[in-house]
Amino acid sequence: MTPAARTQAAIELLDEIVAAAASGGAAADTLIARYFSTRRYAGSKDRRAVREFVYAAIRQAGALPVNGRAAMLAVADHDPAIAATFDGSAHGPAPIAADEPRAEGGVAPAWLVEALTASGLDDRQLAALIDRAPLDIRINSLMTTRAAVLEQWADATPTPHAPTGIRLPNGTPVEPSDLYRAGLVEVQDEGSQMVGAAMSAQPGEWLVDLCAGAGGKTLQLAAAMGNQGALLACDIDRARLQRLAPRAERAGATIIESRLLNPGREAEMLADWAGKADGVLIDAPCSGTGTWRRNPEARWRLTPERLARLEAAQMQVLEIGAGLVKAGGRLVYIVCSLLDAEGSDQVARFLASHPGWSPEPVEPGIGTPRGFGQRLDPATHGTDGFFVACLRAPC
Ligand SMILES: C[S@@+](CC[C@H](N)C(=O)[O-])C[C@H]1O[C@@H](n2cnc3c(N)ncnc32)[C@H](O)[C@@H]1O
Repeated sequence: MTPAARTQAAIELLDEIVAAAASGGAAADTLIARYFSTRRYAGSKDRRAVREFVYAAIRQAGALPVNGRAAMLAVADHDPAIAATFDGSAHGPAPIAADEPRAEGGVAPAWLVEALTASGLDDRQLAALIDRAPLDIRINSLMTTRAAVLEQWADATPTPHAPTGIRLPNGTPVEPSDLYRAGLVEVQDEGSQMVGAAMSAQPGEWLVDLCAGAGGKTLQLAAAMGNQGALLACDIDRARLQRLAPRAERAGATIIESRLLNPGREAEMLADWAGKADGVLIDAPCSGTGTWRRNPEARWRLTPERLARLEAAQMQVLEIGAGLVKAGGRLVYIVCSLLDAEGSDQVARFLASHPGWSPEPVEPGIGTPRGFGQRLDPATHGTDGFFVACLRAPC
């Protein structure tokens, strides 16, 4: 592809990404993969370059742009080499006309910047939300040690905080590697490993991972438990939960039972665990403001109405989870968001309406204190953004 054709491809892709963000359609990564699956003429260098352009344009645009061309023009304004590709050549974009619209720059839509600022983030922390994320893996302590994996993986370094984490150069193909296929490692951001560790899972315990998704944290808990005890992994999303079984098999995690829940009937379907769990992990559905480094177009999709629905879902899962915890047991609440509305405010509301429950220090001592919990953010900790709180049930 010529440089101009690459710019045009980025514009076409951005058109699809903008439309999908406006209508709740597929994620940018999915759309990029689909786009190239029907364009075999694009070689690996072309794909990489187009992908880079697309993500540069998404990061640059704080709010949803009018179209892909406006998003790429905003990038071209800062990059003369890209501006030069708007040359009207075959397969390239038309020359830039006077007064063409540009995507608005910024970290996020104004209402979200306001909410994040009110949640205590300064300009440096805000800007880091859309940086590039590192590539972290978690070693599976059921099968190996960090030292052994570091020895086998050139250019790997230990992550600074999580004892099970390893950082790899971006773009390292993890999933095709022998270590991944043998179940020795999983892709998991260091921050996610740190908040998962706040469960302090012990061998022999009975634990519930209420919002298990595809089981990233379930596998971490099973490893911390040394495969001893009982671990129930639940979710209302069949497709996500189905991905857990093959991952568990690969990881040699044998104590996991998966249970698909029907929305609205969760407590009924978990009646056999009511009041029995030593601990419940709630990795709640959230806006994902802490993971914009990986999905920067997510900030175009969030609306105040969607946020309000997520807050209601968070209170609901807190309620369901609390009903499963035995007297004196613990509940760990996590969101990968830095908005107080989803983190510290939710925990404060829960504590106010559940007499006898008390907040506990998050162990190991991670992050920055926020309300009744701790927070991790990309600028301060180099991880994705998370809020985590540990709550103790009355005896
Ligand atoms: C942040 S994701 C979980 C990620 C997962 N724990 C991991 O480490 O990869 C939140 C999950 O909560 C699930 N969820 C939403 N409402 C739920 C409910 N009422 N009961 C159980 N799971 C729910 C969603 O389907 C989603 O998979």
